[in-house]
Amino acid sequence: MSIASAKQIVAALPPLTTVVALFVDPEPAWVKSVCDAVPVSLLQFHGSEPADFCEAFRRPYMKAVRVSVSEDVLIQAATHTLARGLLLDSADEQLAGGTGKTFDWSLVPRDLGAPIVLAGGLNADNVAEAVRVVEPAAVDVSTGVESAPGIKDPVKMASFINAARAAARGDS
Ligand SMILES: O=C(O)c1ccccc1N[C@@H]1O[C@H](COP(=O)(O)O)[C@@H](O)[C@H]1O
Repeated sequence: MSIASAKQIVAALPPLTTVVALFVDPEPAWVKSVCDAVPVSLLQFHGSEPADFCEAFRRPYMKAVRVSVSEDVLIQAATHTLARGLLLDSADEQLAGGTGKTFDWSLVPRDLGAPIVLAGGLNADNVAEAVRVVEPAAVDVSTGVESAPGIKDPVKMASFINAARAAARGDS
């Protein structure tokens, strides 16, 4: 996405919306250009960025972890101590994210000490179970609320949010 497109999208958002800028192993200059031009609330690093890289921009950030084994999560939690949260996503050999695939939620360690954002293949049909099993601080979704690749569907988004909120409230 270009900076111009990002600015356009952000300008149309309602007040108090958290603006997340997602990067996968970016050049530092690109992150700086985005942060200088767009009112970003939170950086999401979705590649193999080490902690010192993530911290260099002096912005709140989340570190994504592609989970294959529990140790993946423990290592990233131990190294990215200043992250506002760990975003747990599915591992994939081809894609950095946006895979539409779930991972084995039993691999998520308990009492991690950092807020967990659960991602990976969530949709309106499975998010309630995901919330019950993992008890994350938040959930994230991309392909599960799309009508076609890259096209978000407002009806699917509303269903997803309703299902996630109901589960968080403990509604059966
Ligand atoms: O959505 C993308 O295209 C994307 C590309 C590269 C890295 C991450 C990406 N999205 C993030 O991936 C996870 C899970 O997505 P999905 O629900 O399984 O499609 C989520 O955190 C997105 O923010």
